[in-house]
Amino acid sequence: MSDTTIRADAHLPRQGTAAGGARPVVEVAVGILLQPDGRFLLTSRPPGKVYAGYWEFPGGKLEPGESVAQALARELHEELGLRIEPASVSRWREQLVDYPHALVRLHFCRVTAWQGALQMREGQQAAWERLPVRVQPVLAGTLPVLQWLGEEAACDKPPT
Ligand SMILES: Nc1nc2c([nH]c(=O)n2[C@@H]2O[C@H](COP(=O)(O)OP(=O)(O)OP(=O)(O)O)[C@@H](O)[C@H]2O)c(=O)[nH]1
Repeated sequence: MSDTTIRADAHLPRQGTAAGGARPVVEVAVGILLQPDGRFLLTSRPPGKVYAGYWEFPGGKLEPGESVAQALARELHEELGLRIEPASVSRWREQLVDYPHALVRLHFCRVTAWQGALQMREGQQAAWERLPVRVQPVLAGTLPVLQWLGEEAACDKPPT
């Protein structure tokens, strides 16, 4: 777990903070679908959703009783028509993000195998990207992943 909470759009008021109560944390499963050549899948947030048009890794909120892997498998199927096996999912990192609309804990998972052809079932767009990404704007809670992937790629390079 990263020990820093990202505060997105810090100038905007926070929803759900009335009466001084603790803000509930929304658990979110996020998939980093990696091709053998290093490309990864980004999708745009569908019209009508908060931060519509921003690019993110595919995924969504956990439903009651679901594990991260189960939620990810359900979301990838619902949103993109892809099937993944639990064995091809590995939990990677977590990040807490304080958005005006919600406080979310992102559970990032690496996914190396899937079945099916991409279907844009929610009117979103998809792009197989490598660093630096061409698509813009990228969601605040997605940016750290790009940094982590960049750090990994730098570590994998042989010394010059
Ligand atoms: N899937 C995904 N969500 C992310 C990423 N980064 C990030 O901050 N999030 C946040 O995690 C939450 C994902 O929830 P979601 O997409 O299922 O739900 P939503 O808020 O759009 O609402 P809804 O599905 O209830 O209509 C959103 O608040 C979104 O801003 C990311 O890379 N992928």
